[in-house]
Amino acid sequence: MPDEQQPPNAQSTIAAWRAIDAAANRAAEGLRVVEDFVRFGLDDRHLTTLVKNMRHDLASALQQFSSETLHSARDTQADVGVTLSTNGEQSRTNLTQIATSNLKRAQQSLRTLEEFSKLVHPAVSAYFEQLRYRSYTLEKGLTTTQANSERLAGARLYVLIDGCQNAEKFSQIVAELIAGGVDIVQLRDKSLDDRTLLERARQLREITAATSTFAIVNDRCDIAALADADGVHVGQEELSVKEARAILGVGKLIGVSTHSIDQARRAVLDGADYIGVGPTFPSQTKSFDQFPGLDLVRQVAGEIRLPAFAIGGITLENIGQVVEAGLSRVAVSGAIAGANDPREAAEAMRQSLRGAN
Ligand SMILES: Cc1ncc(COP(=O)(O)OP(=O)(O)O)c(N)n1
Ligand SMILES: Cc1ncsc1CCOP(=O)(O)O
Ligand SMILES: [Mg+2]
Repeated sequence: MPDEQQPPNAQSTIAAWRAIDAAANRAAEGLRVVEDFVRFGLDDRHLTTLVKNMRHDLASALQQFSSETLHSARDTQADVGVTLSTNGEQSRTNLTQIATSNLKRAQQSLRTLEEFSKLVHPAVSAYFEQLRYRSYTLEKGLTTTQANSERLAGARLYVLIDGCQNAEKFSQIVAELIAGGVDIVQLRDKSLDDRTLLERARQLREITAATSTFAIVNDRCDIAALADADGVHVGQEELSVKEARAILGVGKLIGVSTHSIDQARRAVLDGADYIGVGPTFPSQTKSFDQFPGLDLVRQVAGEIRLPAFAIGGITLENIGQVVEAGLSRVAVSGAIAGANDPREAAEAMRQSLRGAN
């Protein structure tokens, strides 16, 4: 009979149960630390719910094992690993490091659970594998939320402009927006030919390069890449985050439009760097049949910490309602780009976002 068909001997079985017992504790502990990070560190209700559900599902899978068997196999005093620790385990310099190292610890433990349970309780192994994959998705949402909360911490006012009548006028408005305190400028022009669009994108890149204002291209990853823009903004029917990332590479910003809380949650787990949330109010720039409105702004503000920009018909008159609904970031076109004095309009809007959380 080949080796793999022989049942494990008693010694192997005890070793497997000991490994499972230790990994079960490590996985649960690791997930608890991650949950406390997303809850108290990020204050993110969506990610907190995901980790809590994972902990719950882990506990259910572990219930398939008899606790009597686990405890009888346990022999902490004789465990040669108890007193071994690396320098890395002892040093933690920030909250993110605590979260990521504990998530890794949970993932490794899930792998141990998956492998060793194949020996003593094969039916349950696949649950651990599923949990491990869920943890990878969670890791993506957690790390992009944390990184972009920092990277876009100061980004409040986002303005969408078209390519203007000519290059000179375009340069002029970009310069005025920067002077007015605009944090992100998006080139959104659906009618320019590709060569002119690329020219404008390059202009935007050049003018913003020495400033803290980000340059984003709407829809077109190819143009964004060629112009070396800071990123691209994609809608629900356009390239996915994964596809946009494949073109632009890591480090570039990928924004996603969201029109429901489910789309917003999905965008977080897909690894979007920020989301657009709307349409909030009727817009002169684009027409819509449906308005998730301030209800969606409230929902997103209540559970998501990835930078979120309310968009659609936002003006100096109604921006206070957006802030009151919980978002302190807005994306605006008409009320600023169409104003007689875009710089002044931007300054006024920037001012009304200043005190907001
Ligand atoms: C910041 C921001 N949010 C939302 C949108 C809208 O994108 P999309 O839904 O793809 O629609 P178009 O802009 O392509 O017409 C955006 N552009 N920017
Ligand atoms: C592109 C887009 N997507 C949702 S609203 C909108 C237009 C935003 O422009 P405005 O601020 O003029 O309503
Ligand atoms: Mg689009």
